[in-house]
Amino acid sequence: MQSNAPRKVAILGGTFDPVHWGHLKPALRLADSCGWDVIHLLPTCAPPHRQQPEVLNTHRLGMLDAAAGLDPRLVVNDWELRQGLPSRTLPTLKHFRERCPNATLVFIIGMDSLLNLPDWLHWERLFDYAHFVVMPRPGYTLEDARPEVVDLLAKRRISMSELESGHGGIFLAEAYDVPISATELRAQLAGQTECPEFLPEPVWQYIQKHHLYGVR
Ligand SMILES: Nc1ncnc2c1ncn2[C@@H]1O[C@H](COP(=O)(O)OP(=O)(O)OP(=O)(O)O)[C@@H](O)[C@H]1O
Ligand SMILES: O=C(O)c1ccc[n+]([C@@H]2O[C@H](COP(=O)([O-])O)[C@@H](O)[C@H]2O)c1
Repeated sequence: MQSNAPRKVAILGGTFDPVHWGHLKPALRLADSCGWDVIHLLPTCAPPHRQQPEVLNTHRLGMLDAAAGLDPRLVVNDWELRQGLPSRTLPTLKHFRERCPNATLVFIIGMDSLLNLPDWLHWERLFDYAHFVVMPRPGYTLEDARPEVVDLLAKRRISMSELESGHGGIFLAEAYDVPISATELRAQLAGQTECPEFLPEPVWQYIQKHHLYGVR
């Protein structure tokens, strides 16, 4: 990460067990539209609110490295893994802000994550550091949003052009829907002999090589 150059820096945090096209296609489409210089793929360490990943951290990183070869803007960032703590986004955004003081920071989440945002640690302070961009996700709609999320959007919703500078906004993207989750992919992979539809080929090759998720 460069320290001083003003840049448009996007961060996509996730468990990535495994990384799939539902993460990458909307994020890359957004990078094209918004002119992001870089997308940090940031695997979480022991997410506090969910089951632990099925594969080792080294394999989640290996699969992300394989995916990062697909586009020069994709960079794998192991900062949260190196902290050795349950990952929380607030300290992560503080870290990015310190490392890139002049950058416009954007944190990318899926619609399911937006619906749960009030459960995140000190969630209202996240907006002091970055804009949030929300990727649509099949099966998740604002109709199911809690009152706090409705209020948040009334206060913070911005247009794509307002992502150019500053922080504290939420942009609801219209990227196309990719109907897949890592949970579904893990179930599809057991005994699989061909690359499943929503898995990038280099990630499939990594999975095959290391016999992950029941692939023999
Ligand atoms: N198909 C998808 N479309 C849009 N956003 C997605 C999609 N899949 C995941 N995301 C978003 O990417 C981020 C990281 O997701 P994560 O690594 O947990 O994948 P997942 O498919 O939701 O995994 P799991 O099924 O294991 O819960 C989250 O903000 C999530 O909302
Ligand atoms: O900060 C929090 O409390 C918090 C709670 C839930 C999720 N997050 C972050 O949201 C991102 C997506 O999480 P997940 O569980 O869908 O893989 C990832 O970067 C997590 O660290 C962060």
